[in-house]
Amino acid sequence: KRVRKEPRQISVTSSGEGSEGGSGLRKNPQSTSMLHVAEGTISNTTEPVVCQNTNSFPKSGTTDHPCFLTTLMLVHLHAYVTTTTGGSGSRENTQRASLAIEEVVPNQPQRWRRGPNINKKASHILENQPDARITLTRDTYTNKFIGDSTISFATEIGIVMQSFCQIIFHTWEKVAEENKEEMINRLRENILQLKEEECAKSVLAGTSITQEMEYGIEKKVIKTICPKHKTLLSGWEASSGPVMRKNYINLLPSAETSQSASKDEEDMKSKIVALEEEVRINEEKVKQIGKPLCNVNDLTFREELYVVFQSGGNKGNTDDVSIAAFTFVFHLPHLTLRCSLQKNTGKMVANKLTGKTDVVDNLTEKTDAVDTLKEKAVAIDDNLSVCTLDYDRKAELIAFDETKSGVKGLVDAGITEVPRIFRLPSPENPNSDQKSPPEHSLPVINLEGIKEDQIRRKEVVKEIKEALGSWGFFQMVNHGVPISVMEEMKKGVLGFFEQDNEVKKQWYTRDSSGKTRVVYNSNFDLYSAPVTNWRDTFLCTMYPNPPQPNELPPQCRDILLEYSNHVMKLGRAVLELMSEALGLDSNYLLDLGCAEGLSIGNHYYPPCPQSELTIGTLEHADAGFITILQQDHIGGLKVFYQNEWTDVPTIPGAFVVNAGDLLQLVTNDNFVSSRHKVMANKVGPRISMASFFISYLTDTGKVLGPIKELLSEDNPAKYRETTQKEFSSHYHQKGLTKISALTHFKI
Ligand SMILES: O=C(O)CCC(=O)C(=O)O
Ligand SMILES: [Fe+2]
Repeated sequence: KRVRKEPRQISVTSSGEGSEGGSGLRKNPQSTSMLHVAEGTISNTTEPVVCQNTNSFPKSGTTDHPCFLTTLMLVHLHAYVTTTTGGSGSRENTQRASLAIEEVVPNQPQRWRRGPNINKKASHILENQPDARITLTRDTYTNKFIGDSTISFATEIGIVMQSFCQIIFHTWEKVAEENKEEMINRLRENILQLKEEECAKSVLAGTSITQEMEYGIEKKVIKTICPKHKTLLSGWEASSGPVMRKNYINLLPSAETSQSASKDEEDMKSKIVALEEEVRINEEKVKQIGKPLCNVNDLTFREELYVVFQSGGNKGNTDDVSIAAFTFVFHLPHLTLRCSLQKNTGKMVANKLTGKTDVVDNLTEKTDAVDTLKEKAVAIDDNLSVCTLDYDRKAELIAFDETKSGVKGLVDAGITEVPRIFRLPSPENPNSDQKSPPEHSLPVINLEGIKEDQIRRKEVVKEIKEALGSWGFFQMVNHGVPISVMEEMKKGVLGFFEQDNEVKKQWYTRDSSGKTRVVYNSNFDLYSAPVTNWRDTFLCTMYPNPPQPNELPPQCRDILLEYSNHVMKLGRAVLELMSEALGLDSNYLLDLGCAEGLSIGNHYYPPCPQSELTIGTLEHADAGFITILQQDHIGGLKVFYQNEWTDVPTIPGAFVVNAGDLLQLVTNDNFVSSRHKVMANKVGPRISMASFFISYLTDTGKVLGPIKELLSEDNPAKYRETTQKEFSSHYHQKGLTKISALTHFKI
């Protein structure tokens, strides 16, 4: 079972030939490439992971060489995010990411991976194949090493690394002195080693080496690292940008001092001065932009939004001096999603500086795209949680289904442990999100007097408008349905579930095509859901074609018919109030067909011996127009509001009302269908009756789309047209997940 592990603390240990202790670095005996400087064994004592940088490192390259720094970072298990000036930024470079993963499969050609799956793939490979290597390589298309910037390169690596170890992001200034020194020494040693090897070759070839030749070789070696530069110092400049440049005092200038001062060097020095000035100016600009660009030290890597900013970029192109990028990183239980929004912001930054455009706003406008991607990723992730299990989930689901006795059957049989099909994937246990009591409480609306008293009616309409526009939920009291009817209904539902199991089994079915009026089973989405809910349900379709009494279970036959009449009446009244809340004719939503269909889902949540391990109902939004829910006194229903799970308190005699996806669609988001879930509970059973206003079997023949009267030029339609039937079949196929069925209909 591949469940995301908590980041491991990894220590770097020295190993292998040539190891000199302490450094954790190992020289590759087969190759003389300096790049093996970064090779090291990373282990947490039990699960060794080899990170090896092979000679696919640049032999020639561009001036962008954060790879050196990054390589060393890997060794030290730090990723450095820096704000840089200069360096990459050219258009071609921004096209491709530069990180690839080499998958080493014995007796097979090497396979290379790049692209969005990289993080998932990386963690998978690293977790499952101790010999796997992460290889940093040039992109074959652009032949460039760098993706879009030094920052994203470092971030990219950081993210991959983060899948299996803890990463500390900080800036060069905060690197421990001893590490700095080691990194610098290591670079120098490697350059010198390569130089010696080159010299040795010449000697072997019978050439005697003059000092001048030696300098030449040294320069050449450095050039293999940084083709445009000739000294160790300039090598560092090229490889690590101004952050290193600022620290050049730390560099031991052995290569440099071994050269005679040349014009080149003078030029270089003046360039450095000019660049430093540029850095200073850019830093000023960054300050002026005013937004905290992000404090890298505060990043925690869980659902973290990075705002990185690269000033500088294409030198000589004054319009194109900056790149702003938002990188969203979402760590889901099985995969990591990274979405970047990037922009060449040369002009925008300039405008921002003169107060005309807000770079940040400009980019955040696009975050919808990220939301959509995230939803997709969550869906994939949910599936992964099923397909990466180490047990035969399908077989266990079938076995459970074949008992036809539901969750109640398990509890009746005396189980003391929750079977694994019901277990939530760790660590995302929704039961563990017990927070401090939320400051919000769900509105309770009193419907008394709304027919007679117009002032009261207006007040109620306003309350409904507010509640559905924000919570998507409210409770209502004095709604006119007699308490006795509600109590009878509860008894009838309990009567159904608690009847003789052999008789009840006869109602058990997975055929929801309308063949039977009552669909009783456990988890309508049993075979597609990532986690089985701790509940059983029987769903009765009451409208548009009311059932014959003999189609209904005897325990609740009469009361179901009576109850559904009351609920239909109440639903119609509520839909009238909602129409008014939208500024429309009272009949508007009724005319649209919102009350044509009604199905009642009667749920039974048995007491659960390990309630913290499972869930009563996974988070979801309802499909229909509205849901009118009656719950008993046990509680456990929660609604997601303002980023918090808030309890829906039990109020005797009250109904909970919530907007479903179809209402959100026709109101073009004026009313929202909020996600909700039900916790499993040690006590119980809990009974609830959810009356869904939707016609999911019979097509009403009405095309539904955002209501024209609610649209304007500034507020265009957000959803495409559909029908109740199309929508519900999409919903049904998707099953209960946190992904909204609405995504599919978004324009
Ligand atoms: O049982 C509950 O309280 C809620 C059930 C629910 O959300 C549903 O059936 O859609
Ligand atoms: Fe629901």
